[in-house]
Amino acid sequence: MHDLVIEVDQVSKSYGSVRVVDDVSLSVVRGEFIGLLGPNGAGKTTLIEMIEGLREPDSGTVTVLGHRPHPRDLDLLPRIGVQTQKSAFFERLTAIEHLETVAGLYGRSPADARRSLEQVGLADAADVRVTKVSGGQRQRLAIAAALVHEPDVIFLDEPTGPLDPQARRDLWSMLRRLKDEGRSIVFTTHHLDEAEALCDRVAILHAGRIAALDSPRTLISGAALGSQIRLPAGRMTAAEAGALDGVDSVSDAGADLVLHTRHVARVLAALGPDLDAVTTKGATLEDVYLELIGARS
Ligand SMILES: Nc1ncnc2c1ncn2[C@@H]1O[C@H](COP(=O)(O)OP(=O)(O)OP(=O)(O)O)[C@@H](O)[C@H]1O
Repeated sequence: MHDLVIEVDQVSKSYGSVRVVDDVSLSVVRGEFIGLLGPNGAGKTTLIEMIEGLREPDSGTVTVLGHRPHPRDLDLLPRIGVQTQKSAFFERLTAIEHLETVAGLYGRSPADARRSLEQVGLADAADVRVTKVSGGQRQRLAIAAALVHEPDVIFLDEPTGPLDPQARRDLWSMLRRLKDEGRSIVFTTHHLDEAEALCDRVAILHAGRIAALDSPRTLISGAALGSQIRLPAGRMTAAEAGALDGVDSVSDAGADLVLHTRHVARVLAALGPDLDAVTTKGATLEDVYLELIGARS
């Protein structure tokens, strides 16, 4: 029996006459990592903020760890960690003092503050004033503040937006460790590679509704988008490539010809033994996303 941690049941929210979250239902079990994806304005932040208890749904119910998150539930707060897109800081403090203050609010010790600072790779910036840290460090500090009290459920709204590639990968490793500890994570992202690498399931939102909800692998295989085989443009003409066994279509990518196919092995066999500089690429979550959102726009 799975441990249900979050249950969103037929939740809707409008701003004025515009319904930005429209009849969304979603559940999250213990230890699950869920990604909320969707174009700008799809309703991801509004949805995650309703689950966090920062906004009240117009209709429908949200339950987190058996509690209603809105209005504020003091028993629930120590069990959830929240990083919002615009985080608040104690501006006059250093990074470690900021975290020690947040830790204190949760009845936690300075050792917890130090642990979460190290967890996000910010130990070197411990004594830097919050106003002086870089954009990426500020983001990591916001994430550290969400983790300082070791919450069971972690909400992160575009956590990797301002991070450089190495910091992004470091955060991925940290999030995987948190998941391995049995914590549940709900996050929003525009990085489809990140959602594919991290998430057990993703919800793709479009105009406030869930357009797809499943594991990245299931979404990719279900979409049957096929694969791409690239070969140097001088190797053959587009017409010749299009006539190969198994090729569905051909596109010109400048230095390469791109062969689209659902039968990679057949096309490779038809290309013969010389596969120098030939590369293949299966469909990704980004391909599924673009297909889905493109079809609905
Ligand atoms: N407080 C508010 N008052 C009025 N409209 C709002 C408010 N907050 C958000 N909106 C609007 O609601 C819609 C959904 O916004 P939301 O921030 O939830 O989307 P999102 O998917 O998180 O977008 P993004 O990827 O750009 O962060 C947008 O059209 C936005 O302009």
